[in-house]
Amino acid sequence: MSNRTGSRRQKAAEDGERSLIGPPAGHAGESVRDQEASTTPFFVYLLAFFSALGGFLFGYDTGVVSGAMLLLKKEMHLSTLWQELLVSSTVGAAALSALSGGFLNGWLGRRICILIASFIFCGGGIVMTVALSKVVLLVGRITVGLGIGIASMTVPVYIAEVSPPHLRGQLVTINSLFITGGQFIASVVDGAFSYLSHDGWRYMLGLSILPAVLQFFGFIFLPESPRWLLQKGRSQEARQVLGRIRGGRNIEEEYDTIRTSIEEEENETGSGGVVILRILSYGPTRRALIVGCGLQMFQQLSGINTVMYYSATILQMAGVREDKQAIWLAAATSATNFVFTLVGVWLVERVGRRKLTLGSLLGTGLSLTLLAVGFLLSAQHSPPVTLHPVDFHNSTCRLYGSCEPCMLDPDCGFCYLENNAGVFNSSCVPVSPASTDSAAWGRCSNQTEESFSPYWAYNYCPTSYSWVVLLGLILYLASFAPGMGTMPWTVNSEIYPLWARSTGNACSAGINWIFNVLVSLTFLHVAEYLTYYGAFFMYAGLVVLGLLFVLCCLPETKGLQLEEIENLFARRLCSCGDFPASDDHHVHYIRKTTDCGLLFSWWESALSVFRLQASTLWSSGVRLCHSLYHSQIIVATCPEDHKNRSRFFTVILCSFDFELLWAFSNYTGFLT
Ligand SMILES: O[C@H]1[C@H](O)[C@@H](O)[C@H](O)[C@@H](O)[C@H]1O
Repeated sequence: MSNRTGSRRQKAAEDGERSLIGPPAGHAGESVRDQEASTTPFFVYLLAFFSALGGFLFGYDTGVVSGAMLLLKKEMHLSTLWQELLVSSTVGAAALSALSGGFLNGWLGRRICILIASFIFCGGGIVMTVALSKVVLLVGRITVGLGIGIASMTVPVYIAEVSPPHLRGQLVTINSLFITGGQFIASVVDGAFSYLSHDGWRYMLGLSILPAVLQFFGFIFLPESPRWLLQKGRSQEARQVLGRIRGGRNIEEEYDTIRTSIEEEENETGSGGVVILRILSYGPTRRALIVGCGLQMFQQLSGINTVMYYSATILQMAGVREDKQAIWLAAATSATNFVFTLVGVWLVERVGRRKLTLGSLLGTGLSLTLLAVGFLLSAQHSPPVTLHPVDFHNSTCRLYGSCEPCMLDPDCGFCYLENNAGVFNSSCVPVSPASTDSAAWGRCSNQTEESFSPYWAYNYCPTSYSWVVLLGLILYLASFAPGMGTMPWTVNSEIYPLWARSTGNACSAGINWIFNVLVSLTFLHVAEYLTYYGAFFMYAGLVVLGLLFVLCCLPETKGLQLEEIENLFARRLCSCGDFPASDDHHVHYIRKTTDCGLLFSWWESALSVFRLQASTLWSSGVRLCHSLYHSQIIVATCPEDHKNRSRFFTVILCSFDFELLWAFSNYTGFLT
C-alpha cells in the first residue's frame, strides 16, 4: 500500500479516535456539511446546469420519437420495419459512440467532448427538421444517437470531477433529472404538436436544436475539468481552473490530493498500454468495472424502457382509446418518472447511494410483481371471441377462442363492441399489412369515429383489471426513478481512478445502451412466448438478481473524495458492501454504526449458531485468532455509548467463531 494511502489511513484512525471521544460524529459531519454548503460557489451549479443539458438532449431525443412516429408513419407511409429502424438506430448509434467516447474523453478532454456532442446534436436536429425522405431522417436519427452516446458517458464524469465531494452525488444526479426532464418535455411537445398533422413531427424533432445551441455556446466559455488537465501535465491551468470553480477558497489541499493521486496511480499501474487491459488486470479497477457495468445492466434489465414504451398500451387497456388522449396520458407517465427522479436528487446525499439503490430495487421488484399480477388477472378474465367471420386466407387468427392469445399473435387483433354490461360481438381478425391501426378486412378495417362502430384492439385486450396494472405502473416509476434510474450513472462517475475513468464510463454506458436495445427489441417476442404477465414476472426475477448483486457488491461512496474511492475496491468483490466505507472521518462514522447494528441484529445471532456447527472443522488456535480479531474491530467501531454493551455481546459471540463467514468469503473470492 502506498505511503499516501497509509498516511490517510492513519489520519482517519486519528479522526475516528477523536469522533469516539468528541461530540457525536453525525453532528460534526452536519456542521461541516452546512459550512461547506453555505460556501459552495454558484459557478459549480452553473457548470452542472450547462453539462446536464447533455442529459436533457439524451432524454429529449430518445423520448420525442414515439409521438413523432404517430405523425411520421402516416405522412411518410412508413412500414413497421422503418418505424423500428428510426427508433432503434438512435439507441444503437448511442451504444457505439458511448463505447468509443472513452478514447475521445481521455484524448481530447471532457470539455471538447461535450462541445462535440452538442455540435452533433445541432447537426442531427437540423438534418431531421429538413428531411424530405425517410433515408435522410434515418441519417439524422443516427447522428443524434452518436451525440447521445458521447454525452451520456462524458457529462456525469465532468460533473463529478468539478463538484466538491459533499455535493457530488446531488449534482451528478441532476444529470439524471435532466434526462427524465428531457423525456417529459418531449412528451409535452409531442402532445402539443400532435394537432398539427402536417409537418408537426418536424417541430417535435427540431426543437432539440435550441438546448444544443445553448450548451455549445455555454461550453465555449466554460473550463476543462481540472483533474483531466492535471493528468495531462497542464498543472498551471489546472490550479487556475480549480481556484475558479471553488470561488477563491483555499484549494491547496484538494489540488495536492489530486496531484499525488495521479502520481501514485502512474507509479502503481504504469501509464502505457491499452487502458481496458490495464483495468482488467488490476484488481480494484476490475472490480469497479464489474460493479459499474452490473449496475447499468440491471438498470435496463429492470425493464424501464419497456414500461415507458408500454405505458401507452397499458393506458389503452385502461380504456383510453383515442390517440391524442393516450399521448397526453403518456406525458403524465414521464412526468411521474421526472418527479420521482427529483426525490432521488434530494435523497442521494442524505441516505447514500447504496441504501437508495437497494430501496429502489426492492420497490421496483414489488411493483413489477403487481404489474404482472394485473396482466395475469386480465389474461384469466380475457373476453371470449363470439363471432367467427369467414376467413378466406385461413389466417391463424380464426383459431383463437379469446382475446388473450389473439392479442399475443402479432398478425392478429381483436375487434369488438362494448356496452355497460361488457364486451360483445367480438372477433379475432388479421391486422392490416399497411398499418396496425386497423384490421385487414371486415368491420374494423375502416376506423370511423361513429359511436356504434366497433373498437379495434391491437396489442391489448379490454379488461376490468386495468387499474391493477395502472397502479403497478405508477408504483414502478415511483420506486425505479429515485434509485435505479439515477444511481448507475452517479456511481459510475465516481468509482474509477482518474486513469480508468473515461474508459470505465465508456464501457458501462455502452453496456447500458446495449441492454437498452436488447430489452426493448426483445420485449414483444418475450411477451409472445411468455405472455405479458410472464414477461413482467421475468423482469421481477431479474430485479431480485440485481438486488443480490447490489447487496453484495456496491460500496457506499457518499462524501468521499474521488481519489479515495478506489480503496473501496481493494478487497474481494463480495465483501464490498461490508467494507469500511473509507478512511475519511465522515464515512468512518457510517461504518461504526453499521457494525454495531450488525452486532445486535437477529441474523447475526442466527449466523453465530450456524458458525458454531461449522467451527468443529477448524482448529481452535485459528478460531481464537479470528474471534479476537473480529471482536476488536467490532468494539473499536462502536460509538462510545455502545462500547460496553458491545463488549458484552462480543464476549458471547466470540465464544462462537467467524470461520464459516471467513471460509465463505474465501470461497466466493473466485468471483474476483
Ligand atoms: O437513467 C435513465 C432514465 O431512467 C430513463 O428514464 C431511461 O429511459 C434511461 O434508459 C435510463 O438510462
